[in-house]
Amino acid sequence: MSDLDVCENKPQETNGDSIGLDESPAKIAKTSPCQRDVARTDYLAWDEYFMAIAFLSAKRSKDPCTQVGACIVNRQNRIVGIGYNGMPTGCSDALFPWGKHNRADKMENKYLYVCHAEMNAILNKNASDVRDCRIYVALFPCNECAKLIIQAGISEVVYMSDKHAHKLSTAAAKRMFQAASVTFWQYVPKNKKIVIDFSEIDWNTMSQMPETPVKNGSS
Ligand SMILES: O=c1ccn([C@H]2C[C@H](O)[C@@H](COP(=O)(O)O)O2)c(=O)[nH]1
Ligand SMILES: [Zn+2]
Repeated sequence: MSDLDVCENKPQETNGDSIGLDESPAKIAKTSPCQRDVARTDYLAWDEYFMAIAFLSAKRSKDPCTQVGACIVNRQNRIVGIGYNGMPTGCSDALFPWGKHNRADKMENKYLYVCHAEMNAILNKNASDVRDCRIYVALFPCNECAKLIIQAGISEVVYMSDKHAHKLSTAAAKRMFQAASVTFWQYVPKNKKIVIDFSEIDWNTMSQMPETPVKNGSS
């Protein structure tokens, strides 16, 4: 790790001196981030941020095999919808099947019931429409989701996994996207890891913030 990589939000040990203008970059990098007056450079890029949000929402999925998340973003980089694959409202995750190989009872297969992440993200939209938006998805959309994406007016698909590329449903989706001029491209992550480690957060400092909300508290 180089000196300039020391950019964690955890304050580093300092001797209490303020940073002088003539300090070396290496010395500045070793001081607490809160003592610096230059903007961070290791913040998340937009694509990284929205794809990470798609993956975070996928963590809500109960599907034991494939967890898919989707995040719809408008031209102003505002999120207008988020979703993940899950059973329809009222269809209990505990009662409906999550398996996919039940040949004895074909009614007991998840494919008959699961709402896809893209569908949920479109239906969960918090804007009047999703025209000209981009959708970030963990998995390349199936043909049914492709139809929804096209009909909703989404113009760009950013995906990460193409693990179903061999399937007819993926080929059909790509064919429809091309015909409907919906662009699609595979996101290759810049950072291999994006970690949120709650144990690293300095709660003491946070609780000293004036407007910290207190759940069920009076202040
Ligand atoms: O466009 C898509 C395609 C699939 N999904 C969901 C539906 C299922 O819950 C899984 C796929 O399960 P496999 O076991 O990998 O066949 O992914 C989706 O949300 N969007
Ligand atoms: Zn789908």
